[in-house]
Amino acid sequence: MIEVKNVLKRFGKLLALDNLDLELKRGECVALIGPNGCGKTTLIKSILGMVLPDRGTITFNNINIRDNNEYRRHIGYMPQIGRYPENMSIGQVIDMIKHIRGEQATLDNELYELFEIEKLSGKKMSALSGGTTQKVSATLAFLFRPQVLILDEPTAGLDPVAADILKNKIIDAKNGGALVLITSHILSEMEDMVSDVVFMQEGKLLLHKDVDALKAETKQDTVARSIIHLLKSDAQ
Ligand SMILES: Nc1ncnc2c1ncn2[C@@H]1O[C@H](COP(=O)(O)OP(=O)(O)OP(=O)(O)O)[C@@H](O)[C@H]1O
Repeated sequence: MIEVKNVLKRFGKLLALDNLDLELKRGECVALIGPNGCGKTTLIKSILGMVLPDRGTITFNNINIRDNNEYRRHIGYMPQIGRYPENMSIGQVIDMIKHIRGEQATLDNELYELFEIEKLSGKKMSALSGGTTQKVSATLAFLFRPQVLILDEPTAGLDPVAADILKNKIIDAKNGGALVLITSHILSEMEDMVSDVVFMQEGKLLLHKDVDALKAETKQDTVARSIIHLLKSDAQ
């Protein structure tokens, strides 16, 4: 569904993505993990067309994304920090985005309802807490029932109840056949959600494995312990 081939991206002298290859398929929930600054957000933004790689190709359903903007309609994106027009209310932002998309298809209002956004819809974006902004971002990411969800630290700043609602929503999307790409530094949190793990370091892809293979190979019973096991054995 998404194929990243030999992608290289420099920011000045810094090599943020170093000849990266990655294939992502429908129905997978992929944990994209790695230390701060290893290139996770740069990779996500390259897939979204927000960062232009210096070299390499990215295809979405076999079409090079450079030749086609249309693919973006199929992706729901939840950024690490959502930025919205400060003077608009939540309700105005949601209406504006619905208007821009102009879609007739039935919307997925589940998060809107579970996060009780209606009650807050008159609040200005500038007055929102970080957690409420995250709830708005999550609601928008799922609203148009996208085939692909790209979620950058989705539960950061959410209270435990909201984080649980979002986790269940992610599991439902995966079970419904969507491709979910998710970054988080809290490995334990991804345990029930992910089917595959992609580990990056210094712009390179070090590992791409499904969780059962990963656990079997490392003889560990959780994703978190498997990754820690790998990191420790790498350091020795
Ligand atoms: N627009 C930019 N201009 C210059 N350098 C950048 C830019 N965006 C990212 N970088 C650099 O590229 C490297 C990779 O950054 P990136 O945000 O992709 O890392 P990350 O893995 O998402 O980190 P984190 O876990 O902290 O979110 C970092 O060294 C970062 O400082």
